Order: sequence, then C-alpha cells, then structure tokens
Amino acid sequence: MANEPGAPLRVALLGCGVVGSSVARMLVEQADDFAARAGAPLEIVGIAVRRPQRPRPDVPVDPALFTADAEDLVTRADIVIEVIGGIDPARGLILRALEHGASVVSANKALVAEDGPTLFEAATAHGVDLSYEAAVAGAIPILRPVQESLAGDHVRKVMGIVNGTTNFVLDAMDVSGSGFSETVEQAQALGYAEADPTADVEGFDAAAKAAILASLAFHTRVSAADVHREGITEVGAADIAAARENDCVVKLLAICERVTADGQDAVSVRVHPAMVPRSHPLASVREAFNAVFVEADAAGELMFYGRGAGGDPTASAVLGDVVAAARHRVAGGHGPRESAYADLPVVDMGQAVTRYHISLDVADRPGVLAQVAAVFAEQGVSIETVRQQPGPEGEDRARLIVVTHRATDAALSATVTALAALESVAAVASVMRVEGA
Ligand SMILES: NC(=O)C1=CN([C@@H]2O[C@H](COP(=O)(O)OP(=O)(O)OC[C@H]3O[C@@H](n4cnc5c(N)ncnc54)[C@H](OP(=O)(O)O)[C@@H]3O)[C@@H](O)[C@H]2O)C=CC1
Ligand SMILES: N[C@@H](CC=O)C(=O)O
Repeated sequence: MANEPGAPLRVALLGCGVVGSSVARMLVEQADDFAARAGAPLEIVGIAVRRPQRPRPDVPVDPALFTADAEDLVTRADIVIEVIGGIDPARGLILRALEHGASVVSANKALVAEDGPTLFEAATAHGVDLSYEAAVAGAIPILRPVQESLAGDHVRKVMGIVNGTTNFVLDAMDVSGSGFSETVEQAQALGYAEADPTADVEGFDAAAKAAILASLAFHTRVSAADVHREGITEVGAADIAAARENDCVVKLLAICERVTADGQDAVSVRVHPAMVPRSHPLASVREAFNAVFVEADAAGELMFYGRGAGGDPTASAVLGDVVAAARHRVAGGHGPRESAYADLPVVDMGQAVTRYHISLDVADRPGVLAQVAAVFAEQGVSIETVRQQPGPEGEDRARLIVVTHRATDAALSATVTALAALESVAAVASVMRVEGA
C-alpha cells in the first residue's frame, strides 16, 4: 500500500507507558531524521491511553493528542504502534488497524505468541506490514536476523536469556545475595518488569518469546501454550550456592531446538532455570541484559547481546520497525510474511534431553553411595561426577552432589523421585538442570 509521495505519514500510538513515552519522545525529538530515513514526515495524530487527563511531562506532545478512544484513533492512521500490552483490547485494536489499511508495529509478545497467525493473516489480506522486533529481547535485533538473514541456513538451536527482570533478580541474588521481592521491586521501578511481574518471574514472558523465536527459526508454528515453562520463584539461596560451588551461575533460559521424536523431525521449546558454567558466554550476561545464542548448520554459532528491557532500548526496536513500515508505504512493498511451512510437532518436556545437578543430604554410613548409584542405574541415567561433602556438625549426614550425563528429562525427573523415596536420603537439597556445558 503506497502513500502519496512526500505526504506525511499519520502515526497513532496506542499506549504511553514505559515504552510508549520513549517512542513518542524520540519521534518528536528526532523528527527530521525520521523524515529523512523514512522518506516522509512521521506525524503523531493521537496517543491512546487509559487516563488521557493524566499529566505526562516527559512526553513533549500537545496534550490534546491524548485520547481514550483507541478504536477511533486506529482508523485515522497510516502506521499504528501498539505498546499497550496484553491480549485485549490490543488484539481487537490491531485487527481493526490492519482492516483499515494501516501498517502495525507492536512490542506485544504475549499477543503474538498467543494469536500471531490471526494477526499475520489479516496483515497479508490487507497488504500491510505487521512487525514486532521489540517483542523479543528489547533492543537486540534478533527477529529480523533469524527471519531474514538466516533464511538461507538451517537453524538447529536457539538458546538465550530473554527476560531482563529475571536476569536482574538472579544476578543480584548471585552477586550481592539480595532478596527476591526486593529485586523484583527494583526491576519494576526501572521499567523492566511487565505490568504484572508474575509474567516475568513465572516465566510466561520468556515462554512467549521462546514461542516466537522457535516459530521464526524453525519455520513452524509454536504458541505460548506449547512451551514448557518454569519460572524462578522456586530458585533459592541453596541453588545459587550449589551453582557457585559447581563454578556455574543460575540463569532463566529459553531453549528452542530441533529434535527427532519417534523418527520424525520435531521441536522442543522450554523455559526454565538452569546452571550455566561461568566459562559459557551466557554466564557473563549481567543485570537486565539479554543474549541469544543461535546455532545453525552453515553459520555455526552466533551470539546477539544487548539491553533486553527498558523504555529507550525497546523504543529503538519499535522505531526501527516504524521506519521500515514507513519506507514500504512510501516506496511500495512489504516486510517478510510468516513462513510456517514446516509444521513440526512440539515434543513434551519428558522427551527433552538435558543434564541434572542434584544435591542430596544422605545418611553418612556404608552402602549409601551404592544405593544412590543403583537408582541412577535403574533409570538408565549415567553419572558424570559425584562429590561428597561433610554434613552439618554433630549429625551423621553427608552432602552428595551428583552431576549427570545427558538423559531425557523424564528419566532424570523419575530418578529424583526415586532418590527422594530412599530411606537413606534425608533431603533433596537442590535439583537444577545444567545447560551450555
Ligand atoms: N517495559 C519493557 O521493558 C518492555 C515492554 N515490552 C512490551 O511493550 C508493551 C508495553 O509495555 P510497557 O510500556 O512496559 O507497559 P506500561 O504498563 O508501562 O504502559 C501501558 C500503556 O498502555 C496504556 N493502556 C493500558 N490499557 C489501555 C487501554 N485499554 N486502552 C488504551 N491504552 C491503554 C496505559 O495507559 P495509562 O498510561 O493511562 O495507564 C499505558 O500508557 C507490552 O506489550 C510489553 O510486553 C516489550 C519489551 C520491553
Ligand atoms: N518484562 C520484560 C520486558 C521486555 O520484554 C523483561 O523483563 O525482559
């Protein structure tokens, strides 16, 4: 859909919170640059928010532009930027914008991961762009490289830290021993966390991003519901300490990989905390930074690193999509369409192959090590290393630390259940997967 040459492009902004206020400010402050890059001036014609009367001193626009009537606003724009978040009303507003011929830019991973195909079909039907680079890993250009630059390769695996809030919390627990709630509050104040931080700490946000990455990397459809998800609320000081003793750090990882299941090509997509060796590049990703590690047949290993959350970093990705959409409207053409021809099944977590680090408090007497080893053997799980440490002073207990070789998650988790049932095992002190070794 081409616009009149030189005519301003009408931009509607839906949402003016952490991300939207940065987008509005940058559009205004860098208006001349955007006009030159896009090939036409970008003119904000309205900003839809919940509370239009609220003073917003950090947003340098005419207060009359604020409206609560997003439904009307989207029908008056060439480009609609959706940074409200959540499923509704964002979904209805995007569909309405596309139906009215507007190009849409969104940062909404929850919506794309839940109902992307409906939105993509509407964009295709109306011949306009729908882009969402900001939805995964904030400022890091990762979706376009995976979708376009790697379209000539065969991506085998994508593994990354894609949630800034949880990385901020885990990093603080490791470095300063800070408490969980206190660091989540800090992440909220810094604008990293979602409106409801449960989405971050319970892994929903990372699962949505994993679904998007897997869909693009493997040319298939993966929705958020297909992703195995564990958050960081169960990670305690004992796990952080166990990781440190093992020369590892704990990270919330999103892992998307091609697998073979029952002789068929399939994909495994999971989000969970894992111990990562300090020597691995992902271990050095600190604070709210994100990083995504991609393995492809021809390219080999690639790593993308940068700020994964916050207003300005996310606005950078949003505005990159806005300029691309504007160029298409000025010169004709459109961005990449969904490529989901592969139609690969998603395997369940039990079939995923991983390694476990298990710390057990056991009775310190002859034969216990043999009992423990027998449980691993019964489940077909091979032990890589086992260490024994003294237990608490005055108690006849020892701490056994076992790291396994790779096995299916089903076998590993059955092993932990069987270990916990042994009379000689007083407690399973910590269980965590190990990745990146
Ligand atoms: N924050 C971050 O670091 C990142 C966020 N994202 C994504 O960007 C999106 C926005 O996030 P963020 O800016 O943090 O969110 P905020 O909660 O800070 O802002 C949400 C904005 O949407 C407005 N809004 C809420 N409901 C409605 C509604 N029904 N109609 C019109 N406007 C509404 C709010 O209005 P009001 O101001 O009046 O309350 C507010 O301006 C989300 O999809 C998020 O996942 C992506 C990457 C990073
Ligand atoms: N809440 C998210 C924001 C970016 O997507 C995060 O913490 O990474």
